[in-house]
Amino acid sequence: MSATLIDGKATSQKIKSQIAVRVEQLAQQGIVPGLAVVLIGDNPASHTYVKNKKKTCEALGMRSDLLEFPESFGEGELLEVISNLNNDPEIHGILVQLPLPGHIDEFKVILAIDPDKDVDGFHPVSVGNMMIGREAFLPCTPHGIMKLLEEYHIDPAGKHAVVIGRSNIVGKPAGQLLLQRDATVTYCHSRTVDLAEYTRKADILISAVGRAKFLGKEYIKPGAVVIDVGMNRDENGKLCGDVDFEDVLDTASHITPVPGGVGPMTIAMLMENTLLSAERGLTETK
Ligand SMILES: Nc1nc2c(c(=O)[nH]1)N[C@@H](CN(C=O)c1ccc(C(=O)N[C@@H](CCC(=O)O)C(=O)O)cc1)CN2
Ligand SMILES: [Mg+2]
Repeated sequence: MSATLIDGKATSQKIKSQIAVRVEQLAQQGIVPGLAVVLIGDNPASHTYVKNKKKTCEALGMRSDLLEFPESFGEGELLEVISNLNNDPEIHGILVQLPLPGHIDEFKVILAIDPDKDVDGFHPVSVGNMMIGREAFLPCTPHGIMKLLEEYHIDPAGKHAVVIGRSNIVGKPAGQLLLQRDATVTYCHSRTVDLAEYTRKADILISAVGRAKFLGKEYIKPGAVVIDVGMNRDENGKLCGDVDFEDVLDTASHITPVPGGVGPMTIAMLMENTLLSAERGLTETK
């Protein structure tokens, strides 16, 4: 039997429509959620992503300021930009597009963002709050994965979830959020010996490896839910995930496509975090 397609594009549209309604309600109180997106350098993929973020903000009635700087932009200058955004009452969310050029310390930059405006959920305060299950801006890609599972009525409780990848922005938080939903979580990574030994025991498999069509059916437990976070190019330059989609279709029960799976959810969750930040400001000033 062929796996059910987990449609991130449709799910993200649904979430964005709900966000638009809440944005309109805020507008009646004179508040427009504002997102500042900071982009340094010429990475073409980053340019595409930030343009998409700006376009989505505007489509939902939110304000979006795109601040673009050359590759040579200094770390001190960037910290000053962030400080100004921290103090701007019309900006509810600040996002610095990653990766940053090598001469800029990513951690220092993330640390400079006011945690109340950390809509990426990368600041150590956000990460700490997420870890202990307190209210926090959740990182957009892992949060998007959890929303997809919810939309398709896949309850992680009691399931064995295997996460391949241990980055701070996807792998680690994805495992934590699954743990909070009572999954038993195993992390695998580049030094894992006999990866298939683990992945074949996964009821839910999250792959954030970054290798085109790396996971074939021999890695998949029959009936598994497969979430593909990979964003790679195949031998023909076509966008593809970590999973060999066609090969695993008859083994998995559910699968996310690339494109159209996790990616669109990342943007939707960013919009939700920005809206939440604006709504939160309203409650706090009442
Ligand atoms: N500050 C941040 N930097 C980065 C993040 C992030 O969440 N915050 N994540 C990634 C890039 N990213 C958003 O920034 C992102 C990547 C991909 C997509 C997406 O919608 N992908 C589409 C396909 C797009 C294409 O055709 O190229 C899909 O999967 O359908 C959204 C967001 C690293 N940096
Ligand atoms: Mg700070």
